[in-house]
Amino acid sequence: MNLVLGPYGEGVETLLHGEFGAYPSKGSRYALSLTQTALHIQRLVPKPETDQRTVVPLAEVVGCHTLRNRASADRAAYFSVYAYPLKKRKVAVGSGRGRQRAARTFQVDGADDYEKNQAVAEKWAAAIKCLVLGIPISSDTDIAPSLLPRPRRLLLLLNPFGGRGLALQWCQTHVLPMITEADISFNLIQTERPNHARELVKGINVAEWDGIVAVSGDGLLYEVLNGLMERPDWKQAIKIPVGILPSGSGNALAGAINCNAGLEQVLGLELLLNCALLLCHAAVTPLDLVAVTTASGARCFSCLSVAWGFISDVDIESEKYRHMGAARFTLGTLVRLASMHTYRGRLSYLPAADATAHRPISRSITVAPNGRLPLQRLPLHRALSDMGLCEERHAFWGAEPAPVPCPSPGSPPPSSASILPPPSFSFEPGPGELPAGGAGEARVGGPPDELLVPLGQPVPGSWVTVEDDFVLVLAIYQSHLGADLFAAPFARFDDGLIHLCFIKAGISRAALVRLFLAMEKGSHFEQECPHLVHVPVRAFRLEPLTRKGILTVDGERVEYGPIQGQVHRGLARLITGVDRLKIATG
Ligand SMILES: Nc1ncnc2c1ncn2[C@@H]1O[C@H](COP(=O)(O)OP(=O)(O)OP(=O)(O)O)[C@@H](O)[C@H]1O
Repeated sequence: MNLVLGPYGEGVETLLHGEFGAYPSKGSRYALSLTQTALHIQRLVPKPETDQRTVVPLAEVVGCHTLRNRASADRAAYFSVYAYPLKKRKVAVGSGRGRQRAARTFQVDGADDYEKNQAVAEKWAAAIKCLVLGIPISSDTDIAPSLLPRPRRLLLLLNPFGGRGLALQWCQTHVLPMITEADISFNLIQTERPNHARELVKGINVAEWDGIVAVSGDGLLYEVLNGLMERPDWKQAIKIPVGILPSGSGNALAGAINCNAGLEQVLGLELLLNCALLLCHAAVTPLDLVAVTTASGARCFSCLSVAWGFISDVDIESEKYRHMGAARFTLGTLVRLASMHTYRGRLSYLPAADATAHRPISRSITVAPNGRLPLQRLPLHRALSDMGLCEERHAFWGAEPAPVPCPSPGSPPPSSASILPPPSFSFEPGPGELPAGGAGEARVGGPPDELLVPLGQPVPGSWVTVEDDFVLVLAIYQSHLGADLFAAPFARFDDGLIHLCFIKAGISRAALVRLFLAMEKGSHFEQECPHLVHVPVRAFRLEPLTRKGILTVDGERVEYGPIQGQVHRGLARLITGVDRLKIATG
């Protein structure tokens, strides 16, 4: 058994070991060892003065392609490993971290003929891809490309107006090249109007796709989930893995996915790159959905939260600061604090008997500014799996003029990638409430809510009812309320719980500010604030007794009035990218 030194000096079993040249070569040679979690690269020639070893964690790798030099005299085969490590922190303030592409190309030249070298390159590429995708292999496995599933096909739905309107630009420059290196085929469709995503997913053949990914804020994913639940075949349809590539202003679910992977809390492009990396790793986790019913009887499925009071007020009122991105919530919070309201209401809930009680406690809609796209459409109507190879061509051309690699026979087939044309669209946000059900519509199917009785009837006797004046009520089921609002640190994707949090009237402005500041780190419960209450529940009902107010479901405004919900454990499936691989936090 071959061993390499692990992070603590311990021996770690190697799955593959080999000595290869590099491209561009410059006469260098390397010893490569592949373990379950990392690629260890040791330079052999020229011999370094000190032991020079590079460890590439597989958690940062998205894919590996084999290449062939067109020059017939070259009997070597090549494989390229594509990684996205975190950049080192720069000294300059605000310089950011983020991930940076780092591709290494190795030259397999141990045999006299190309076929033998190519077989070795294929074996390495297959092993690396298996590990990235979580396909179990060991040193006893006969590693071959046949172990790999066919390339994934993802439907990417992009809201060009989400957040600061950068989704398309970021997707073209960062996401598409990365997922192409991960052998993902995709169709990218830009949404043209609210509810477009919902209509699209109602009409697709789910068997043709391995996942639906919203390149947007949380609002578009909400539409995807509800569109799936509105299908007659919702039971099968809702099992299609869904994912998010955050380009909105709240990005709560992306914040939760990032946190679940053990990554540092980040915003903007850094969060997008983390989520794109996790998407390439494919692992899927069950996701709880909460069936929410409003006064008119409309029913929808929510994956984030129901909010009333301070949080929904800030969310909806800060729409006018949308151009600021995530900072809109900070400004909205300050404005709301200046005129803090309390709301009288009756809150009833079914406590989750078996859930560990936690200490007491406590997202958005897209506006197209003028209907114009921030970007012109780029010429991307081609097979995008060419992209990685083009970059390699650069590497070859740039350094040495002669060889031009082309995909070797075992490289993935070209992606059936396309981008549908951007719409010409103008959207004027209406100030009023959404129609009955707002974020949801009565057509939605799904499992029965066996814990709920109709809104017109009293709640069952086993429920607890609190009537009080509230600053806010928040029924949250994910850890994050926004990418940097770690509101419910104890929440898990599939814990089967609604974390009911509320803040009662009487809290001072200063205490409320302290709570929100602490929420960035998720330490607000540690403040032991007596006005803050948290109860894990299976179902809840909120009956506002104050005549006017704002209610949101997953950050989208719904009709104001009595509202109730119950959790359906693990009903959907979320691409979280974390299975057995642990993402390095750098
Ligand atoms: N082309 C479009 N023009 C206008 N609105 C759209 C378009 N496509 C989708 N929408 C609507 O915009 C809403 C919000 O979009 P999204 O969630 O992507 O962005 P966001 O609100 O900035 O982000 P977050 O929800 O994370 O705060 C969606 O619910 C959808 O109904």
